[in-house]
Formats: sequence, structure tokens, C-alpha cells
Amino acid sequence: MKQYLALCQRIVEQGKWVENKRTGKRCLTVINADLAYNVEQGEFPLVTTRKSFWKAAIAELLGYIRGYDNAADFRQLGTKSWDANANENEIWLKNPYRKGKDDMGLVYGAIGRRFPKPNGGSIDLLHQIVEDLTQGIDNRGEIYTFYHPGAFDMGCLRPCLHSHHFSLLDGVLYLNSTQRSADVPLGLNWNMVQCYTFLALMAQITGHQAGIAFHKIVNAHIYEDQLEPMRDIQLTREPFPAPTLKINPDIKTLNDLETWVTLADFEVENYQYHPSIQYPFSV
Ligand SMILES: Nc1nc(=O)c2c([nH]1)NC[C@@H]1CN(c3ccc(C(=O)N[C@@H](CCC(=O)O)C(=O)O)cc3)CN21
Ligand SMILES: O=c1ccn([C@H]2C[C@H](O)[C@@H](COP(=O)(O)O)O2)c(=O)[nH]1
Repeated sequence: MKQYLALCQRIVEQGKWVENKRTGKRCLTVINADLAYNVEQGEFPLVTTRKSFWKAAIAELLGYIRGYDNAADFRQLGTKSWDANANENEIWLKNPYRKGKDDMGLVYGAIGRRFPKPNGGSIDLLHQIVEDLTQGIDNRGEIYTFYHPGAFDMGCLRPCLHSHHFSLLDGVLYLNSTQRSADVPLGLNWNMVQCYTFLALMAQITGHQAGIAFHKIVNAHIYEDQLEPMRDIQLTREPFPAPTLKINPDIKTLNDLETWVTLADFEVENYQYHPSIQYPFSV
């Protein structure tokens, strides 16, 4: 939580204004931030200086694990976070690849679980990684990536937190996640939860001890209409101690995650937080 607040403070103090064409808004921006979450010690990186809707963050992660490409499936899991990008973005609405209401197109898990091969067919990247790690194999390229520039014009948004690289060292599982663009007040608050939870889940289903999740962010920004509440409200608050994430120990396989797991299989204990702040969302 302190790392997150330090990044917010750094953007407020040192950020540069950048005009963003896609949203028509200016963003106060810094380049490069490295965050790290100690999953072994159970340091769950949940924002405490406002109420965080952590369940929605885990719902998104489950959707990315399952390869979903439809905002209705995300709603079913427990988050409305893809509704606007699937249904309110003018450019996507006019895109001939859009299959209708709620379609997100080729994004996130829809790419990663069916990564197109240049010579035809596709690869299920996540399945392969789980197989390897379960057998104790780390081929130094265990990367679950959603980043496919050839598919950018076939989806509603380019993936932001786009690659998750797993490593096994001395029986401990590590994760290096890379994010090209972070909406620090909104998206990042969930992305931290996702990196932590993804490592904890992968360690659990492949039978390893979880180590550290390293989270690299390239472009970290605050939209112009989010600056005031961030600077004048959220950054004036003192953080509370980190809460703890509990995951149902009956989750044992990738198939479990794909079939019966719901948000009821996740609990957060000792979550103390300041009152909610509603940040504007830019489509
Ligand atoms: N501009 C922008 N920022 C993002 O963070 C973002 C996108 N676009 N597009 C794709 C996904 C969708 N994400 C979202 C979408 C909505 C919220 C949001 O409204 N969060 C509120 C309320 C959540 C709730 O009530 O469940 C929050 O206070 O966290 C957060 C992340 C993250 N991503
Ligand atoms: O998981 C996510 C998804 C999206 N975001 C943010 C980062 C940007 O503010 C927008 C995407 O806009 P681009 O113009 O494609 O960069 O969504 C996030 O922080 N986390």
C-alpha cells in the first residue's frame, strides 16, 4: 500500500501532462514504476485509503484465466468493468469485427488461451504453463501473454496488464507481470490485487510455495478529472495495515478455476478502509 501511495505522490509531484487522443483527456504521467508484493508473507496489496472493490478485481482475473471475450460473462462472474469498453466506445462500435452487444473481441484471455499461430491453429499458453510448472519445469519462457499487435484492431482495447511470466526457483514460484499503461486511481488499484492473486492461485494449483510477484508499469497516469480527489482526499489519508486474502484450498487445478470457482471462494480478512471515493472513468 505504501508503494502505491508513493507512486501516486510521485505522479502528483513529478508527472508531466500528456494529451491522450483516445479519451480526449490530459493525463499526468510518469514513466516506469516497479512494485512488488510478497505473497509468501501474505502481504495483500489492497488499497486502504479508500474502499476497494477487490471482488471485482478477482472476477476480472478469473475471466482472463477462462479466456472470456464478452462483458456479459464478466458480469456473470461479478464485475461490470468491461461494459463501457465493449458497448460505449465509438470506434469499437463501428468495428466490423465486433460480434454484437457485449462483445470485447480478441482481448486478454481470448488471445492468451487461444494464441494464434502464424502457420494456423492456436496455442493455449496458460494450459502449457500449468502443465510445465506442475512437473517442476521452468523453461525460462513460461509467459502468459495477451500481447498480440496483429489482433489490436480486432478487440475493444489493447491489453494493459499484458504479460505474466512465471519462474520456479528452488521450489518457489515467482511472477513478473508487465503493464504498458496504468490508470493509477482506478485500474491499478485492481491490477495489484490481480498480480498477487494470480501468483497465489498458480502456486496453489501447481503445488509450489508462492514467492514474490513483481509488477512493472511503464506509463503510469492520473486523468485530469481524477487529480483533485487523488491529491486533496486520498493522499491526505493514513493507510491502515494490510488485510489478508484467503483462497479456498479446494481449488486444486486449472479445470477448477475454469468450471466451479466463484467469488465465494475468496475472502479478505481484517480489511479496514477509509470512505469510498468515486473516480471518473474514461472510455
Ligand atoms: N480508463 C480506463 N481505466 C481502467 O482502469 C480500465 C479501462 N479504462 N478499461 C478496461 C478496464 C476496465 N477497468 C475498470 C473499470 C471500471 C472500474 C471502476 O469503475 N471501479 C470503481 C467502482 C467499481 C465497482 O463498483 O465495482 C472503483 O471505485 O474502483 C475499475 C476498473 C480497468 N480497465
Ligand atoms: O487492467 C487495466 C486495464 C486498463 N487500464 C487503463 C490504462 C489506461 O488508462 C486505459 C487504457 O487506455 P490505453 O489508451 O489503451 O492505454 O485503461 C488499467 O489501468 N488497467
